[in-house]
Amino acid sequence: MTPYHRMLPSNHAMDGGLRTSTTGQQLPNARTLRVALMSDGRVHNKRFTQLITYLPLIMTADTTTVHDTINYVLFTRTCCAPGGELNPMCMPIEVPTDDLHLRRSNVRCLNLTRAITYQALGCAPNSLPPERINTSPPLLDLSSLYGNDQLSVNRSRQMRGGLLRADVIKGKEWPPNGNPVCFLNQPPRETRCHDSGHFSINSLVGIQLLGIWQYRNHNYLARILQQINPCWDDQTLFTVARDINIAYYQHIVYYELMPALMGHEFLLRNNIIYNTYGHVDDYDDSLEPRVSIEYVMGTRWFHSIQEGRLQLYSKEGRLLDELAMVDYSLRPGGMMINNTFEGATQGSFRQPCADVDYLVDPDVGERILGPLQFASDVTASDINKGRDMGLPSYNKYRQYCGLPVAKTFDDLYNWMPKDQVDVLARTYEYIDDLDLMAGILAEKPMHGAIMGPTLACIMADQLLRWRRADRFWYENSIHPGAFTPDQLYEIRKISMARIICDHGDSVDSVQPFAFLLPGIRNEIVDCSTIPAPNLETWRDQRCAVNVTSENFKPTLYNLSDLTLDDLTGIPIDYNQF
Ligand code: HEM
Repeated sequence: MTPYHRMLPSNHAMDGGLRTSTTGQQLPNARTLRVALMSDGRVHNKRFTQLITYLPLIMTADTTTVHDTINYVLFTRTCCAPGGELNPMCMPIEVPTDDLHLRRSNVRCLNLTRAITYQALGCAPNSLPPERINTSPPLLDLSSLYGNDQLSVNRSRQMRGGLLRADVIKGKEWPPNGNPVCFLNQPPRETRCHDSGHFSINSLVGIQLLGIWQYRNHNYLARILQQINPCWDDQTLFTVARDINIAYYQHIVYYELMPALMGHEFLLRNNIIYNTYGHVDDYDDSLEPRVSIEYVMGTRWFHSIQEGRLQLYSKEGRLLDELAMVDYSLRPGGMMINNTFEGATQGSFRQPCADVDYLVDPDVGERILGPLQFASDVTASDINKGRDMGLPSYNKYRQYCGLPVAKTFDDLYNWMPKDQVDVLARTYEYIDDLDLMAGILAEKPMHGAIMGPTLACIMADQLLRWRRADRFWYENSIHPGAFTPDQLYEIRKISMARIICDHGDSVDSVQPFAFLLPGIRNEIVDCSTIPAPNLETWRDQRCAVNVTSENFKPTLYNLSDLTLDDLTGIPIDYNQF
């Protein structure tokens, strides 16, 4: 268990309660604010695929914790019952009678609980500001796949050939069946529930897809390594396959996903990525390996670009069906019938994500928990949870990020559309009361990016911490298991498209930049043309067996065809966005 990092000291009410206004009053109702700022609606983005939301989800499952959500979904379901608001764990959200979307329903309250803190468990005195507990290892280390502790890691292993345990169905590997968490499966047809090192592989649709691909990738790597190095034992094969799997993930996040989200130049300027073929030794032992609470609260912004519909496509790109994505959380059994997994795999790189347009998909805004709760509004929760965490006001973060501090609501016109500023001015009494989440949701995207400057600053702060506080970061040369320059060169060829080609169900073609919709300069091509790392560079001369790369690798790629841009980022002009 680790505490979260704080970019700024907390600002709770005197009694450790939710942040209040500058005059000590309650802040505006989170549901009223959400609906005024971002109504329900469904408009598709014109550049980005669903994958742009799926990979950040894996990062969330990897580095933060879900016990607070589990608490109000399963154990504390009574915050809206008479007297519920008196429960110190509760912070229900009132739904006004004139609510734009729920006025004709009888829903007048949304169940929500406060975070479980060190104080709530009696581990810290109440005189200290309440701090939430993180049960996940906070670095980008795929604990979402391998597990949070040694026991879980060992349980998921075959203890042979470096492999993870797996069932083979339709020629593809899946984690073994037998996890009890999939209580939204609908038996008798839906029985599958994957038992990997971490339950999250069964959780949201995006994690189910990417998690399975990463699971398969581990075994794929272990098998190739064993062919090249037959003298390696199980532990060596497992460790090296895991290191490469994590390196692929870190590389795709930093050099493919983040440039698409925040712009290549922004990342280079802030030393989050580097234009180099060599190692980057920027490990800083004074930095604590933690996730900032601002990152976890701020990246809830992705809910606003989350599509509610899960479109299923054929291999030929024909739309086959559309399902409500929120009905498939904790229900991998449903994904495994009627070719849903295959269709969703094709959809992951063909279906657009939702647009950045001050709308929330109706399923995300009204029934995010699917059958688990009649009504719930994740974006209103996002606002309330920020107050529960005692996040200081939006203006304080602007100051932290070196952005001009708004003295009046009029100052926001440079940064937000007029309609959004007008809503904020109508809803809040003082500019310094503005919630961080409200500001982030209202901001216009930065030039060349999908998000505004305050969220970009919060994410950049965390991206720097993740790489610099991690002694085992894949680009680092100063640790015993560090990759050689040749191995690093190979790792830098990996892409989201390659992962989908190698591990997606029924995929034989994909566009090279899978986070971007297929189209001109990003046409769908045969998988054999997508660059792949050559694992020959892991050959251990001590094994001295004559195995050639042709034995295990279907295609060899011509490195001289690759430019530096291919290896370090996406040479695409995001300014059109
Ligand atoms: C259909 C897709 C999604 C569903 C059903 C979903 C559902 C949820 C729910 C129910 C919560 C808990 C809300 C609360 O307790 O207040 C949550 C929190 C969160 N979600 Fe999502 N979400 C989705 C997509 C995403 C995406 C694409 C991201 C991208 C980063 C994301 C990031 C987060 C984060 C960072 C949190 C907070 C976690 C924490 O408090 O530690 N979600 N989500």
